[in-house]
Amino acid sequence: MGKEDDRGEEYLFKIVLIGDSAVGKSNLLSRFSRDEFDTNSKATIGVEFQTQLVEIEGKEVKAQIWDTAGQERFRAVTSAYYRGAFGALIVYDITRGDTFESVKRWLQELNTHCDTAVAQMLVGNKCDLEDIRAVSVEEGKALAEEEGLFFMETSALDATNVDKAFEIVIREIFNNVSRKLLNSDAYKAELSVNRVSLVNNQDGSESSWRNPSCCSR
Ligand SMILES: Nc1nc2c(ncn2[C@@H]2O[C@H](COP(=O)(O)OP(=O)(O)OP(=O)(O)O)[C@@H](O)[C@H]2O)c(=O)[nH]1
Repeated sequence: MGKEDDRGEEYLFKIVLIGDSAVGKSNLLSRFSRDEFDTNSKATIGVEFQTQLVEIEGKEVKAQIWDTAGQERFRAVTSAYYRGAFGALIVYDITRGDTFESVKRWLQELNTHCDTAVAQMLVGNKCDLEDIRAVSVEEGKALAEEEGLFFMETSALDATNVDKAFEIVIREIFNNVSRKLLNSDAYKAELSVNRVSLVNNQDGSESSWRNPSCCSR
């Protein structure tokens, strides 16, 4: 296989972070992409994304992780946020039961805009705050089981399970793509087109990346 063909097998996966305001979405992303945590982080306004390189089975995978505001009034156009997503982390705060109760609503929104094949993980964040825990590990696990999601408790503050959570989702996407689409010439063509789109679009504005299998609405 020539060099050009090898380039055609790079991967770009869009992953979205969703969940109520202040559950820690932005800090999970900054912990994963820059190994940083901000105790005074402000509510996200609009949409941001970061790209992180991960190697899976000797292949370079670019995870483009999108973060938006949990607060309705700061959110950008919903369908554009979900468009082209291969994976999602649905985040709640283990110290706030209301954020756990919102998970079903977030899943409904996700499933309205995305194909069910999107790799999904339920994330109970702030597990460093054991003393003021309001949602048990068992409750988190039970909901994940009921909804068919991966599950993990994380702490963006002390970095517990943060890399692991993202890596499980990225690996699951990789497996989905390998199983369903890797041998499709159309998919490879799509990937090479979108690699160009991304290069032309480094200002954080909406990428024209599209996943042919899902989220095309
Ligand atoms: N103790 C603890 N605090 C955290 C953790 N993750 C985030 N925080 C704090 O929780 C607050 C909200 O974090 P953000 O990352 O801004 O939350 P967000 O979900 O992005 O919020 P929106 O942008 O409003 O949707 C900040 O004060 C963070 O410092 C964590 O794992 N442990």
